[in-house]
This record gives sequence, C-alpha cells and structure tokens, in this order.
Amino acid sequence: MIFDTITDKIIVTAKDYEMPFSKGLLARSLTTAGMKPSEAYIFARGIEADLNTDSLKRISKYELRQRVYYSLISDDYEDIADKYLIWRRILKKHSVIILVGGSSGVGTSTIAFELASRLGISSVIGTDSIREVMRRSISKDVVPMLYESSYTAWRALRNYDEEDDELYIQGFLRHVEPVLLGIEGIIDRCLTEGTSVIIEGTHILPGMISDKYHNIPNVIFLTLTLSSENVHKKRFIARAKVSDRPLERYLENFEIIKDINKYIVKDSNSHLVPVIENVSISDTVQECLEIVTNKFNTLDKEEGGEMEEII
Ligand SMILES: Nc1ncnc2c1ncn2[C@@H]1O[C@H](COP(=O)(O)OP(=O)(O)OP(=O)(O)O)[C@@H](O)[C@H]1O
Ligand SMILES: O=C(O)[C@@H](CO)OP(=O)(O)O
Repeated sequence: MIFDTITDKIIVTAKDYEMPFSKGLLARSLTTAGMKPSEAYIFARGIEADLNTDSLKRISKYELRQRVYYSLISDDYEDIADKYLIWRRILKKHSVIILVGGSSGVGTSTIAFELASRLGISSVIGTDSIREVMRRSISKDVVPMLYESSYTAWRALRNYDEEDDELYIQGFLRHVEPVLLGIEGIIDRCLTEGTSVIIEGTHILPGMISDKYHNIPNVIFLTLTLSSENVHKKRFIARAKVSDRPLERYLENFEIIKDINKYIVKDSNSHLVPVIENVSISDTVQECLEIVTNKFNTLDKEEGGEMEEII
C-alpha cells in the first residue's frame, strides 16, 4: 500500500510486490512483441488513459495483461497481441514444445514454420530430418522400414499378406517407431535446457509417443488433416512446382497416404489431441494459436496467475 500515499498513479499489484503503472515498461514489452517503439508508447498511453477513465486506483498484473491483450486485438494488432501474450506469459518462464503431426502433404512443415514465426520460437525440426539421422545410426538390415517412406514402409515387412487390411498401417507404425526415439530425445533435451521447439511431421503419432509426454502441460500436440481428397492432391501438385519432391510418387501412393491420414486422425481423437483442418493457412495458424494460448491460460490459472511479470 505504500505507493498509494506517494503517487496518484494507478498501482499494479502482484503476489509479492506492487508498483506504479509505467508507460515506459509497458511500451518496452510491446516493442519486444514486435510493435514499433513510437506506436508502443502511444498505445501504452492509451491504456493508461483507459484505466484513468475507469477511475481505477489499483489493478492486478493479471487484469492489466488481459486489458492490454484485448486492446491490441481491438486496435487490429492481432499479431502483436499473440506475441505479447505468449512472450510475456509463456516463453519467458517455460519451455514450449509443440508437436505438429499429420500425414504427408497436409501441411505440417508450412504450419509449423508459421507458428514458430508468430510465437517467436526459433527452432523447428522436421521428423524427416530426425529420420535421416536415425538412418545413419540404424542399419537397413536391422530396420528396413526406416529406409522407406511412411507410405511405402509396408513393402519392408516380412512375409506380408497383400490382402491384409492393416498392411499399410502396420508398415507405417514400424516406420514411425525408430523415429520416435529421436523425437523423444529432442523433447527431453528441450525440457532439461528450458528451450522451446516445434517438431513437425508424419512421425508425430500421439498414440505412439510415450504417455509421459502427454502428461507434461507444456508439451502440446496438434494434428493437421485434410478431409478433401481433391485439396490434398492439389497440395502435392503445388509442392512439386517449387521443390524436387516428385508428384508421381505421392499421387501413386495417395490411397495409402489417405489411409495413414485417417489412422492419424483416429489415433489423435482417441488421445484427445486437437485435429485441425488445414484449409486456409491463416485460419489454421489462428486455431493452433488459440489452442496453445488456452492451454497456457489454464496452466497459468492453475499456478495462480502469477507465473510471469506483466509489464
Ligand atoms: N493451408 C494451406 N493452404 C494452401 N497451401 C498449403 C497450406 N498448407 C500447406 N500448403 C502447401 O501444401 C504443400 C504441402 O505442404 P507441406 O510441405 O507443409 O506438407 P507436409 O505435411 O510437411 O508434407 P510432408 O510430411 O510430406 O513433408 C506445400 O506446397 C505448402 O505450401
Ligand atoms: O515418409 C513420408 O511420408 C514423407 C514425409 O515427409 O517423406 P518422403 O516422401 O520424403 O519419404
């Protein structure tokens, strides 16, 4: 209460301390979230004016943060709002591990990179790269499926029965298994170091990733899908125009890729992992951001809303 007697500024209260509202501090945190310094100071002044209009004497950090966030949204600073929230509330105190799964071509790499840029996460790792590393350490004789693609792995199974309805999925699961070792290794390393990462690719299969990671609140699973065959095929066509990944290979195996997609979606649903239709990039990114934000909001509240500094 000491500030009430020496300043007529609004007092921002936290669990262990309180301080007068500072436009400079707020402006600095907004510039960290990407706002131009000149705009940030004007914005901070607006927030202060609103608080004065409401005749507030004291406000908790938590409420102030909410006000800033919603004012950013209503002033069309949505990108900044996301970064402000995430930056202030999450990345500073927690390592954030986002796992983006989905069958080949549904857009896991595209969305992972967009998410990383919006959240300010500097590390995105594709499971294809992890697979490449695993290929260098496990011989083809030991795990031949690892040397296939997710949709051709069935060919490396022993004595397979072409009539078996589960054949393609069996191949896929055996293909995914060794890559999971690498994925889980990276998650462990990030958790130990307190760093953040997005891992993306078809090998992110929730049901095969150890339960341990499903129970860690800052490990977030997201699954992408495309229900429309037509749209999914067009994605391969679009990609082939700008990369060396041959269109024919994906179209020839499209029925298997579709089966894998269905399996991943079913597996995600049964593990309560959100499944997102990746039709429009901006909608998908927004939906993913909402899931990430809500998850951390819940965590924040469980921790008493005091896990970070507001300004
Ligand atoms: N929402 C979207 N709208 C339009 N095009 C998209 C969208 N998401 C991804 N794409 C495009 O679709 C193609 C496939 O996407 P991407 O390479 O990200 O898929 P992927 O899931 O990572 O595939 P793979 O697992 O085979 O590497 C790319 O050309 C990408 O630019
Ligand atoms: O295995 C797969 O589904 C894809 C994933 O990117 O890899 P590739 O087609 O390059 O083998």
